[in-house]
Formats: sequence, C-alpha cells, structure tokens
Amino acid sequence: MRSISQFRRNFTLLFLLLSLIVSALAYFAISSMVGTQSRQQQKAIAPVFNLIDHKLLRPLHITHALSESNVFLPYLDSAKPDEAAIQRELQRLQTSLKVNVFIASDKAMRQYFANDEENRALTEQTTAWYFRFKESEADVQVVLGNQERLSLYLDYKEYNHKGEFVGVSGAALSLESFMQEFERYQQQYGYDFYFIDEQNNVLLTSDSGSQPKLAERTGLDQLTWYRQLSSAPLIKGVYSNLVDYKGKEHLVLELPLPQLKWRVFILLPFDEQARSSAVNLWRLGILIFLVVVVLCLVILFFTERYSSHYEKRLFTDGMTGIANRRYIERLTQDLIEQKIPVSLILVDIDHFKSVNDNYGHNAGDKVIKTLGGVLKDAMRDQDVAARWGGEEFVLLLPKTSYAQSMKVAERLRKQVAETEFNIADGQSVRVTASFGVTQADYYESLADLVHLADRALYSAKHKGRNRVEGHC
Ligand SMILES: Nc1nc2c(ncn2[C@@H]2O[C@H](COP(=O)(O)OP(=O)(O)OP(=O)(O)O)[C@@H](O)[C@H]2O)c(=O)[nH]1
Repeated sequence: MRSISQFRRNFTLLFLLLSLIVSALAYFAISSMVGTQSRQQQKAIAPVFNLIDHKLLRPLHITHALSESNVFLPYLDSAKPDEAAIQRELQRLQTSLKVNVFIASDKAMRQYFANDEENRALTEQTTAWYFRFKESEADVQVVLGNQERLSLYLDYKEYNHKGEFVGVSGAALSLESFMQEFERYQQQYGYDFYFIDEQNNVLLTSDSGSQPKLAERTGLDQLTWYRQLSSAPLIKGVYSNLVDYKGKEHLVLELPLPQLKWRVFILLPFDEQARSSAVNLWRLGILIFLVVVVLCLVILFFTERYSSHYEKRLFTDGMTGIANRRYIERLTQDLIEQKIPVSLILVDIDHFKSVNDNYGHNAGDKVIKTLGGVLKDAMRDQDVAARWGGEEFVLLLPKTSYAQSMKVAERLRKQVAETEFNIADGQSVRVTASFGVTQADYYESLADLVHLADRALYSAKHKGRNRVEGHC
C-alpha cells in the first residue's frame, strides 16, 4: 500500500542519510589522521632542509659572493702581502658571517686562516689539494677533507685584473657539528641521510655503518636499500616503493643540491603505528557501518511489523473484519492513478431497522457481521468487499465490465436471500439486500462512482428491494 511504500522510501532515505553521516565521519577521521601524519612528517623533514641550508648552502653562497667581490685580490696579488691585515680581514669575516674563510696565495705560497695558528706554507706534501686544484680546469671545487677533523672545503680560484691565477679563496666547514645534528635528528625522528656526490659516491651519511672514509668511498650502488628502488621516482624526488632498511620499511626521498652537484637521499621509516591506526580506523568505520546497517534492519523489521499491524487495523472494519471505507478510498485512489477501469456495487440490507426492532441490536450486528463474511467469500481475489457504514457495503471490482458486475450482483443477491443468518443459539433470520451497480473506464473520484451506484441502489429500493439495478 501507499503508506508502506512511503515508509520504505522514507526509511531508505534515512538509511542513506545515516550511511552518508557514517562515511563523512570516517572521512573526516581519516583525513585528520592523514593530516596529523603528514604534519608529523613535515615536522620531521623541515630540520633537514634547515640543516642543509644553514650548514652547507649558506657558506657556499657566502664564499661564492666573497670570491666574486674580489675582496681578497689585494692580498693575493702581492708577493709580500700584509699578513696582519689578512688576519684581521679573515677574523672579521668569521665573526660577522660565522664561516671559516681562508685564502691561499700563489705569490706568497701560503695559506691563511682566521686562526693564524692554522696558517701554513703551500707545499706538495702538506697542501697537495692546492696543486691539484691549480692544475685542474675547474674554477670551483667542493672537496671533503679529513686532516684533523672531517671538513668540507669550498674552493674558488682567484684571478687578478690581468686574468692571472693568484690563488684560492674558500671556506672550511667542519662537518662535526653537522654530523652531530644528523645524529640528533636520526635519534629523534629515526631517519637517515645519504649525501651523494657527482660520481655517485657516498660523501656523508647519518648511517654510521656507511660513513665515508676518505680513502675508500662507498658507491651508491653498493647500498642495498638503493638497489631495491624502482628505476624511476614516482614523482620528482619521491620513490614509489618502500625499501627494507635496517629491518624496517622506509620511504625514500631524493633531494638534489645543484649548487654542490650533490644529491641527498632521505630514508624515512614508514610509520607502522600510523598504518595500523589507519587500519584500525577503517575497521572501526566498517564496524560502525555494520552496526548502523544491523540497527536499521532491526528498526525496519519492527517498524514494518508494527506498520503492517497498524495498517491492518487502519483499513479493517472492526465489526465484520473485512475492509473498511478508508481502504476503499485508498484503493480507488490507486486505481485512478493507474487508470484502471472499475465496477462498484453498493449493497444495502432491506428493512434492516425491523431486524433491530424485532430481534435487538446485537442480532442486527450479527447479521451485518455474517453478511460481511458472505460478501467477502463470494468475491474474486482481485475484488474487494468492504463495509461502507451501518448496514451498507461496497464491492469494488477492478477491470470488470458493467455486464459482468451486474451478474456478480445478481448472484450475490440470490446468495444473501438464501442465507440463514444466525442471530442466537438455534435462532436465525433471513434478510434480503438491494444492489446498485455502476461501472466506469474513466473516473475522477470515488464519490463519482458512489454517486452513480447510489442512484442505482435507490432505484432498486424504490422498485421493491431485493433487486439489482445498474447505472453507468
Ligand atoms: N444493529 C445495527 N444496526 C445498525 C447499524 N448501523 C445502522 N443500523 C441501523 O440500520 C437501520 C437503517 O435503517 P434505514 O436507513 O431506515 O433503512 P432500512 O430499515 O434498512 O430500510 P431500507 O434501507 O429502506 O430497506 C437503522 O435502524 C440503523 O439504526 C449497526 O451497526 N448495527
């Protein structure tokens, strides 16, 4: 019936709404979790960039700027430079720029540092790098040195105004503090770094096992985690696959350092906890969804049961147990909407007042009740017998022609007249009924049909009762 289908529609909507709410909740929970995870990773990565920028790129730029500005040229272009002035200048730069700047004079054959105790003569034995660099074609070099402590040297060739080579300016970066920082991040966030030079050798790493020894350098290809990488990054710098590193899954990021012609690989431990909490969250989401589904089904089951019980009561006549007027109204509405032709028969017990008067009201009720059963049992499955009110009944016969319904009415009339109506133990009465028949292919309301049937019924009563009359 319509109210049931309406209920189902509403319920489906409610169910969809609930599913939507659960999905939205799961989405927000997961996105907040992913957000937290990515914020944590960003937080972990940010210091790496700061470190690289502060400890490597900044000194590199400063050294380059000093070289370009020819600030050391007056000292380098002289065979007997003012060493005290050089010392003051280097100390001033170290204080203001926090970079250990040095110069190596080709004319004086001496290397000068801010700390004059480090000053030394340029000889093949003590400063072989200088002679190698002087002979090389490159104007800039970045080399790792390990004289007293692990240091990185940034060297720039210096030329005078005539274009003659006069020496080298540069900076020595102690990598000790750099490595200490690495270690701290490694302990705090659990990731490792690999600095790789142009020749694909490991220059620096936070992984002590692969820490470079200047004599024998580890090639990138020798690293097992690198060999596990798929050939190309998924997007620039990010490799799609996880690698097994130190017994854990790691994500690999690659960061180019074009200024140094180096690359940095960062190995981030894949957050197992986040993954398992994501899985747990999904499980929770699915559980909530299932609970909602079960809850909805239980509600649906009980509501349907209640609603069908309620509908039964709503559309059933209390006295006879057959359909009531409300049901006929609803059914007719459906038939009108579906444009189904219908016959309608009004049945009215003749002289019913006298039954009441002669046998009492209870007897009258029993007659009405029995007649309801008689009419209902005589109907086809697709037809409906309903109590219209009082001692009047209505029969609705869908897809039935006028002639057929006249025949049905006549058959019923005879059946009623032949029925013994039991009104008390061993006592029965006989009644007759009058029938008003109408049929319509097209009709706009139940009232139209009832009006025509009522006219036919009136005619049957007028013509002497216990008759069938039709009007269409
Ligand atoms: N027992 C009983 N009587 C009812 C019920 N509903 C209506 N009646 C009675 O039915 C009678 C109907 O009387 P009328 O409308 O005068 O018609 P009639 O006596 O049937 O005579 P005609 O219809 O002209 O043949 C009234 O006396 C009502 O009180 C009911 O539910 N139970």
